[in-house]
Amino acid sequence: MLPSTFHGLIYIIIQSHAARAHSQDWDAAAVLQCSNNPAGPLSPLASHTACPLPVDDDEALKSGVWGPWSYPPVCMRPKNKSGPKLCAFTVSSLRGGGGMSIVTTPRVASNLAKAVRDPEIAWLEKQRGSRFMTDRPKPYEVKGLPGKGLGVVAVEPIKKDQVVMVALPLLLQLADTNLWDYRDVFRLLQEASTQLPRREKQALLQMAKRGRGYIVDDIMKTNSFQVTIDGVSHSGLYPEVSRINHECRPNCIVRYSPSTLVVEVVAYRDIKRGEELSLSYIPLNLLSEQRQDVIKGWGFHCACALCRDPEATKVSDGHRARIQAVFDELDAPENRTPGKVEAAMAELQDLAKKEGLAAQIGDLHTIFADICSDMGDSRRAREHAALALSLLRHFAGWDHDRTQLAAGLVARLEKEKKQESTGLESF
Ligand SMILES: C[S@@+](CC[C@H](N)C(=O)[O-])C[C@H]1O[C@@H](n2cnc3c(N)ncnc32)[C@H](O)[C@@H]1O
Repeated sequence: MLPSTFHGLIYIIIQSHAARAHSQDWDAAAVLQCSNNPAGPLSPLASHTACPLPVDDDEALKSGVWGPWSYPPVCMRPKNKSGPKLCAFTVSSLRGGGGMSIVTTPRVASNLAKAVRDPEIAWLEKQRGSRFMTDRPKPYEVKGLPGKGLGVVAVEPIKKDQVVMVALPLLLQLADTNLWDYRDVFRLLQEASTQLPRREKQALLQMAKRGRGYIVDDIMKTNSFQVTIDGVSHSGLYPEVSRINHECRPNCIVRYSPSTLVVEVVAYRDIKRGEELSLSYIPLNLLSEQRQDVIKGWGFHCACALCRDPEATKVSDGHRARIQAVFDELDAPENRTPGKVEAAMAELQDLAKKEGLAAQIGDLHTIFADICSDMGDSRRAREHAALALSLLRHFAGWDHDRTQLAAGLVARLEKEKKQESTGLESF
């Protein structure tokens, strides 16, 4: 989840009078290869992964083409007039479901076009071996909880690794909007919410807020979490996911698929009927003081089970500080020996287990694959990389950026192995 910086400014809503038009088709228009939608085994043709050229407000008026978006984009120039425009794009129905808006640059929007329109995510499901959507009734209910507003509670026992929720975004916003005047950003957020269908607009306005500043900005800062689109950081509002309250030791984690925008909430351990579902809004491995600092930015004081227990917090901080110390020790060249590196990995795995950081062990293996590769231990590097890939596919998501990084590492190490054996043969 994104740490928030609250502007404390009240924005007077200005309804823009952007021309409304019917959704346009971009098949006939010029296209480029989508950077975030590589061809999968079931859609191997380049034409299946083509995206429209980036379109801003002027371009849309000139060409009359702005598909797959339902309306021509509404755009604002950056403060110093150089650099890309920031625009509000809306689809009235995202892959046959509800509407979605995004405030981003025309380039990111064009790379999102395939994900917005493509009703066929079967290739990704085939690759990872499981469906996104399930027909099961929801194993939870959203209800009021003392001191927390609404929350999500299990209505039946939930098994570890069970997919609890599958969600699409309602509103996305480029995370770093410093290039643009904040009033223009608010205008675009307003446009993005106004253009949503009535039901989605109502759902948006019903989200939790802190009651300060411009309402849609407040809603985004209270409820959105960080996702990447085309490798660029965005805040994503997924209404039902955002009803889940924070715990520093959560019982659920979020899995994200950048090529489909699908978010899955997955049980991190067995959950009993009647238990509240929880997510960590912040990285799992922070120390208590760091956690309180980041959570403060969210506008509340964390009083979760871990933070309410000073003894448990002290033990936990000790483990987490030791994790940092092990990494610091690994920086020293004299500690880069196979024995010391493997001992460090074993200690980190033990600490991670004690601290409930299983979701981050994949990243540990990515780091250790790099370390072993640097040390020339290619066999151990390949083993760590393969473990990283399989853990990240499960915990981060099949096509998540962190998983892609591990997949790139596996491919590079395999290539090096082939080159080594070819070299040996020719020798
Ligand atoms: C993303 S929303 C979670 C859902 C929210 N409770 C609702 O009613 O929609 C985040 C807000 O929920 C509340 N919240 C979440 N976790 C909390 C916690 N551990 N302790 C107290 N309040 C919490 C805070 O008000 C926070 O700003």
